[in-house]
Amino acid sequence: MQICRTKQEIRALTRRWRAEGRSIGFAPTMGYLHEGHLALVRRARAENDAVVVSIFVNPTQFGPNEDFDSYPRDPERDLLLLRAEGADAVFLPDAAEMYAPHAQTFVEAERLSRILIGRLRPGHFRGVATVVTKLFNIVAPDAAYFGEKDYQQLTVIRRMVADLDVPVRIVGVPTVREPDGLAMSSRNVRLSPEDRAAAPVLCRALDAAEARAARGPVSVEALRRLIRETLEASPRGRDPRVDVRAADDLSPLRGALRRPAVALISMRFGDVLLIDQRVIRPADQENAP
Ligand SMILES: Nc1ncnc2c1ncn2[C@@H]1O[C@H](COP(=O)(O)OP(=O)(O)OP(=O)(O)O)[C@@H](O)[C@H]1O
Ligand SMILES: CC(C)(CO)[C@@H](O)C(=O)[O-]
Ligand code: BAL
Repeated sequence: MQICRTKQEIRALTRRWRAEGRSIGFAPTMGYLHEGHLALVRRARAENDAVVVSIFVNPTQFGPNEDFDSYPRDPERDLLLLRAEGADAVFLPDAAEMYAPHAQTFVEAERLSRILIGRLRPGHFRGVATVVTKLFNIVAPDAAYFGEKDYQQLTVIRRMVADLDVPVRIVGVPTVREPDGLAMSSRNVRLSPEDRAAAPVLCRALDAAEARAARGPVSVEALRRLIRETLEASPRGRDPRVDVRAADDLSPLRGALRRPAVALISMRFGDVLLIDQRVIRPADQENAP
């Protein structure tokens, strides 16, 4: 496994692979890897001749009062895990390598980046779209793998790639969960034992909404209410946010659930913001092909 710390090194490597006719799968991450990240790497491994993973805690997607400094990091362990998964190269730049000192060009999916998590974290999706564009330009992969857990991020990246004709196939990978249902996240290690015990309420609220929709006709408002009530019953989480939107483009939905929707939720436990998501189909589409 090659470890590249400069753009020049990783560019030279992927250029050589392309010249040899090898397809390249790419999984961008912020490190502190868990089974969710490894699911991206395995999918990339299964679908491509060569696999590149990046590890970069991107400062520009964190707000001034967010957890950039306390974001968990363990690059040595990450490299061991990636070697075991058969990754071919890891791109591990530092911030000075990634960003020119006076950068003033940004990528932003305007409407999508201002709703939901974008309202809680102003500037976040501009930081994500910009760094992902840079990473795509540096690595030039055929396909890139992103977790459905960060559903709004995945939607922003699909939009950006379509709008700017970026020649990369975007693949969404289902959320990997702990045995009690909590979506795996690097930030879970920062939960207190009490908050960790309470956090699966996010998944339970989504299970309840999915089960309700499977039983028969239901309105989007009723689903939203059911999720909110489940979250509000939690003794520990704060500031629950719930939305149910069109699964393909996150446009608002009202009235009867007639098309696939996605429930997007977030809640704070201590100073940790947890998110989760579930695609919910109307009952008559449950068994559709
Ligand atoms: N549980 C998961 N299942 C599948 N993919 C995941 C999971 N968690 C993260 N990913 C994906 O891994 C990629 C890198 O995410 P990142 O490094 O931010 O990890 P994270 O665990 O989501 O961290 P955070 O605590 O910031 O949410 C993203 O595409 C993300 O959606
Ligand atoms: C896509 C990403 C690596 C960009 O920094 C990050 O937002 C993440 O880890 O999901
Ligand atoms: N997993 C999304 C990256 C972030 O929370 O900043």
